[in-house]
Amino acid sequence: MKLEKFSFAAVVAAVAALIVVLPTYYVGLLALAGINALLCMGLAFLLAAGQLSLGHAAFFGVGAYVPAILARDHGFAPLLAMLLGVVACMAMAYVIGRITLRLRGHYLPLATLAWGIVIYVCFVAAIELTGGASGMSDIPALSIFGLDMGTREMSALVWVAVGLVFVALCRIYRGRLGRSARAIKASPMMAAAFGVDVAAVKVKIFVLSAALAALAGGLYTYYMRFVSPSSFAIGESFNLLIMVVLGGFVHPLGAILGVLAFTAIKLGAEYVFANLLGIPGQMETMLFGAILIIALLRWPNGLLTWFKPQWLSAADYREPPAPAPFVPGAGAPKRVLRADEVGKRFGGLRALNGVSIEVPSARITGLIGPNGAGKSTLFNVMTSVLPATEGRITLDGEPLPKRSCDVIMRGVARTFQHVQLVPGLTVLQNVMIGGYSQGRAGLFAAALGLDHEEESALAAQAQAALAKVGLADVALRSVESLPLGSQRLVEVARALMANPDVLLLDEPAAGLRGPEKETLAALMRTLRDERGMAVLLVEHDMDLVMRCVDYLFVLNYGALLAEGNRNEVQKNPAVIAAYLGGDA
Ligand SMILES: Nc1ncnc2c1ncn2[C@@H]1O[C@H](COP(=O)(O)OP(=O)(O)OP(=O)(O)O)[C@@H](O)[C@H]1O
Repeated sequence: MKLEKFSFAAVVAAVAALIVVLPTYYVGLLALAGINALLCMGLAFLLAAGQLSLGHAAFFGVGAYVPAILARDHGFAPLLAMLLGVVACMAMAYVIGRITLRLRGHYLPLATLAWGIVIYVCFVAAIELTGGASGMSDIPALSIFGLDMGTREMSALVWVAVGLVFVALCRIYRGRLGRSARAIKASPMMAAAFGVDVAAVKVKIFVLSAALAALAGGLYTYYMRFVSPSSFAIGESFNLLIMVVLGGFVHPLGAILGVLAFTAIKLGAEYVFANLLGIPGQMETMLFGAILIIALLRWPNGLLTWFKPQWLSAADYREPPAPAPFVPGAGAPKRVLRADEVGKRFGGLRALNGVSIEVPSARITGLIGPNGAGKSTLFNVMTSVLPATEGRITLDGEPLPKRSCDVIMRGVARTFQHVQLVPGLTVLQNVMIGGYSQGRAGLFAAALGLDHEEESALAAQAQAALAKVGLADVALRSVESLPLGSQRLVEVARALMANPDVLLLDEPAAGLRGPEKETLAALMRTLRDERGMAVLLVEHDMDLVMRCVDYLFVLNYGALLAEGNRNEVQKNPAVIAAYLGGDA
């Protein structure tokens, strides 16, 4: 049984039983844990995409205050008021996301921290609207089909919401959006190279997590029927972060585990410190600090450390999927990627100076040169990862798109000099990232499970791409468990997933053993001969280069030193002196 179905059934059964049999006090605790689980699942998805929000309690607060004000003071139906709270939060998150998610490094957490503080101050200061520090009481009860929701009913409703959100998020994590989120966290540059519009995906995930926080806020309002600013202070944002880190954020299950562990530790510590040791005050805070440090050091994936990656990331596949049949691209369009008089400066350093090269279809083009010659810079300029300072990059005579996420749509795929895979995902899932531009499934399709067909087709293609690089039998292994050479081949398979007409390989043979190099060389020839692919190979392994390439460009100090076929270049005195070694 799939992990999420099993977890779902187990949690539903356990929670239903607990809600029926437990005393009201504990049922209330369960409701609060469920509300925190909703908050943490949204926050965890944000963290999975590499975004850190220190002000998430603010969305929780807005989601709580909007229905409180609308239902109590303006006579709105409670459910409608709650819905409007969610919409308001999503709109706020969209605006904040558009502004702050472009920030990098420490700026995003600081911006969200500032947002959390501002909203908290507004809750306290807007006395007319919110009741100020004393809060709002007498909030009407939620009533569904004429049934007034008491503690047990609210607790059941909260956990129904947790169950539905959990299932939807499991699907989203595993699908196209989830993979792109994980890719963004691992390397925004790599994600963009496979067609992910990084800024748009970040905003989408931020809005989703704000919507979940607002939903939690609405449920909190109708459960407590009282709201005050202290529930949404900055300290609450930090508690939520502790729960998420404790549970782990590579799967929605981590958020639920984190909340349950946090609640159990908090209650246990309160009991031990206050009742057994007679120590007053919030001593459990210190305990949380210690637990968090230990957890971060020993279990970077939190409580999810004990779950295998294939359970968490590819639960559909207990066995590798059947590979899609290879269709040789007979009549594949003739393409030519050109750099014309390209220059690139980094401040005062001229990394490229008037370089012109051509990468046409049905040819393996080599690009060699000593360390620091400018090969990777040219590679990055030719895939729009870096803008050229001078000159033009064209594909079939048309300028290459300026955003690297649009380049893949034109049939140009690449690998990276330093391996850029997504740790925690299986090999298969990593390769499926390469198919992002071919997919269409969005957030709702994934949440409703409507992306199944598309995902199955992508998985079959990914398995076929893995077979081409000789890694079909490790599809379900965690990618970081592979040796470096195999990881490079996974990168090649990921690039093949995009079904490119032009393939740029940046030092693919570094770390490969003899047989693996043979596989790579044979693959490049197959792609050239059967698919008519244009291949650009940047490589230091001269043996591989001289066996494979049809035409060579040699760079030195950012300028073209020589070009020609293998024999011409091998005999060129300038190349021998500068690079191949020996006397000119
Ligand atoms: N982002 C950057 N900022 C500043 N300088 C850079 C940057 N990227 C590359 N350089 C410089 O540009 C020059 C060319 O570097 P590049 O990495 O393109 O060389 P390379 O031929 O790929 O070398 P290697 O074979 O060692 O990878 C080097 O002097 C390098 O230090």
